[in-house]
Amino acid sequence: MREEMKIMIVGIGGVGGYIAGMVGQKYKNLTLIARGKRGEALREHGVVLHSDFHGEKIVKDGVIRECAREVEEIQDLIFLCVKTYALEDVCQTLGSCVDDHTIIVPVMNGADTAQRVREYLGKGLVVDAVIYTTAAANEDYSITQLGQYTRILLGAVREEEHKAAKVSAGVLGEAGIEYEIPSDVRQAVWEKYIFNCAYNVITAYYLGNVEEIRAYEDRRAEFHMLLKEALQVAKADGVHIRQHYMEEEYQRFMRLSKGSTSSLKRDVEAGRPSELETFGGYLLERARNLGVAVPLSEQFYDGMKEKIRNRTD
Ligand SMILES: NC(=O)C1=CN([C@@H]2O[C@H](COP(=O)(O)OP(=O)(O)OC[C@H]3O[C@@H](n4cnc5c(N)ncnc54)[C@H](OP(=O)(O)O)[C@@H]3O)[C@@H](O)[C@H]2O)C=CC1
Ligand SMILES: CC(C)(CO)C(=O)C(=O)O
Repeated sequence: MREEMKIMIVGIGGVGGYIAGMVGQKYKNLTLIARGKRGEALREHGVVLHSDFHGEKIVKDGVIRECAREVEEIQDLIFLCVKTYALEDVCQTLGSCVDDHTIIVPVMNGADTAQRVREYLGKGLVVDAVIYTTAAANEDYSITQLGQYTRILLGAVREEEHKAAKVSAGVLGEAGIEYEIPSDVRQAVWEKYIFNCAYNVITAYYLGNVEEIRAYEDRRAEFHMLLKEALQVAKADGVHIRQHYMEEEYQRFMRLSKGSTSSLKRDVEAGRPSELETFGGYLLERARNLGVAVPLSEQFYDGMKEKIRNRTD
């Protein structure tokens, strides 16, 4: 019975909090990994989700643990919802809750995230996933999901893992979360990643919301070029990208509602660790290995590193 599945969510920030708030309505065998004050708040008030899309949700059934190392029961399904820079550390804590049948779904950004999980864990069924949403944790550790749209795309190339993607999708669907199983999950992952490589990087570089990027012709042109360079890397890597991707994603950028920005911009602005290595470093490394020139992405990456260094000095 799916409802009896042991489900664990690691990282109860924007994405993990959204998934916990929804999945917890339906699945009671839930373990949430949240540290320090966040863990205390969740123990006291439960997961409190304010969602534009689904309304107000509270989940009080979850068992809260500081670290996955405290969990001795093998889990059926684990959602990893941490930032990409924390992925390796988190995977090292999962040993006692994963066996060969455990499904692990990193609901995170990045082009190589699921592959990294496979390499770090060496066991379990790892699913590639991408989430389209805007969600963030508040100061009181409640979670706000903005806008009338949230969707998770899941899949895997290997047959066994693709079946695991379908099981995970079933769980999400029963919890009221919209999902899709695309025919080419690598395409889905890269199509989001290419956008992130342009949008997250440019908003963080100028520390601006979308309207502050769109207002200047040169910034619009830079956005377009960053998109194009990342697209060229994807193509050189053998990823199939839909035909009118550039035009459609540029139009999406032009239509994003005022005030929209990226997680990278929010993190850099707040002086927190960031996913720059995911949106800049990894792209540059792939470009170098594949012999693709990405001069503007390089310029933005170097500029961002410099800015981050200056802010922390
Ligand atoms: N938020 C969004 O709208 C979107 C996010 N994404 C992607 O989803 C991923 C998650 O992002 P998001 O939810 O925004 O990130 P958040 O920073 O909001 O949440 C991450 C959570 O992980 C926790 N965490 C980190 N390390 C550990 C650990 N070792 N053990 C337990 N908890 C840990 C953090 O807790 P602590 O405070 O203790 O560090 C934090 O609560 C990222 O890859 C992001 O790019 C993709 C699309 C949209
Ligand atoms: C696409 C976008 C900008 C949506 O929030 C995102 O993935 C991020 O902020 O990291």
